[in-house]
Amino acid sequence: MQVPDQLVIATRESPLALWQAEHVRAWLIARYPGLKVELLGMTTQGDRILDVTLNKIGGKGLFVKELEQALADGRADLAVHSMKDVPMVMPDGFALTAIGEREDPRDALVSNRYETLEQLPEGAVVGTSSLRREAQLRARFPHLIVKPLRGNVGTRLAKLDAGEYDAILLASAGLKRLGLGGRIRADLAPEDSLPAPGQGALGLEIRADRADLAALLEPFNHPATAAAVTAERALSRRMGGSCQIPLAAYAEDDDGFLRLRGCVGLPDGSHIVHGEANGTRAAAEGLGLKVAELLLTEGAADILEALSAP
Ligand SMILES: NCc1[nH]cc(CCC(=O)O)c1CC(=O)O
Repeated sequence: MQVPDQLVIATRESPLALWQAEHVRAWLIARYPGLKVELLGMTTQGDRILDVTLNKIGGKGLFVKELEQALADGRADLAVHSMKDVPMVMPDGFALTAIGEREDPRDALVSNRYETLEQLPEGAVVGTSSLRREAQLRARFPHLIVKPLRGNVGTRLAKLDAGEYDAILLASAGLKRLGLGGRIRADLAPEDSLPAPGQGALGLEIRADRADLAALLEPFNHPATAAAVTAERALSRRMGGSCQIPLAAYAEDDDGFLRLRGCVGLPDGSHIVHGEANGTRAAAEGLGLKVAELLLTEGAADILEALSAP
């Protein structure tokens, strides 16, 4: 294998994105001594537009398009993404070449007053702009009030600390990577808040014609995580795969065997459908489609129709 002298990683400039890019840089340097790795920081449309909830402005693609442009131009060799933010269908000419070992996939409760979801009293204000978190929270705890919350992790914590919310929901992985794990009051069980497809996993994207890089990055791939994320993303893709749908998908790998759980709901929590199935790692894609079909026949089709009505 031909190891180049230098690689450039395209990354967003939020503290979490920079941590993730640095993490991959450190991995590359340890794996290929002598290799130089530079970061190319970029501001994406998703970072610029902060006053509207994501699902209203076009969703996940907003965070990756500029990075893909840098790959297309040859300004960068690879992009590092939170798999949660990567669209379910990759644009032509690009490939997800490796998916790294998953950090904690759960959602977390962060609060300065309450230790658990159960402790939150009637009328307590919970911050999240994720339709997935909102639907599940309102289905389980209809007495709580959900208020939108956007911005990077630090901004969200600052809004909590300013007293705008009684509690907020965030991904554990992001908090832990930033050294903010101490802010977590409770890790939410999958039964309370099933995670998003790909949550907690990092993906490396390259141009599809860079076979040289694919070989170099292959050892970053973590087969158990890659299979789980493949199943989760197949489920999501079958459902139309955008963050305008309150959808969760979470696969656990037990020694090569996957258990995939999924759910789809209405944002107000009035209707929510759960489904699950097991399968082998090798059949991860089919497992995702199978659970999607289960959900659709159990009521998700009606939910999708209600969501797409004008
Ligand atoms: N939507 C933003 C985003 N994308 C990935 C993470 C967390 C890290 C991860 O899931 O890998 C977060 C923050 C959050 O949801 O709290």
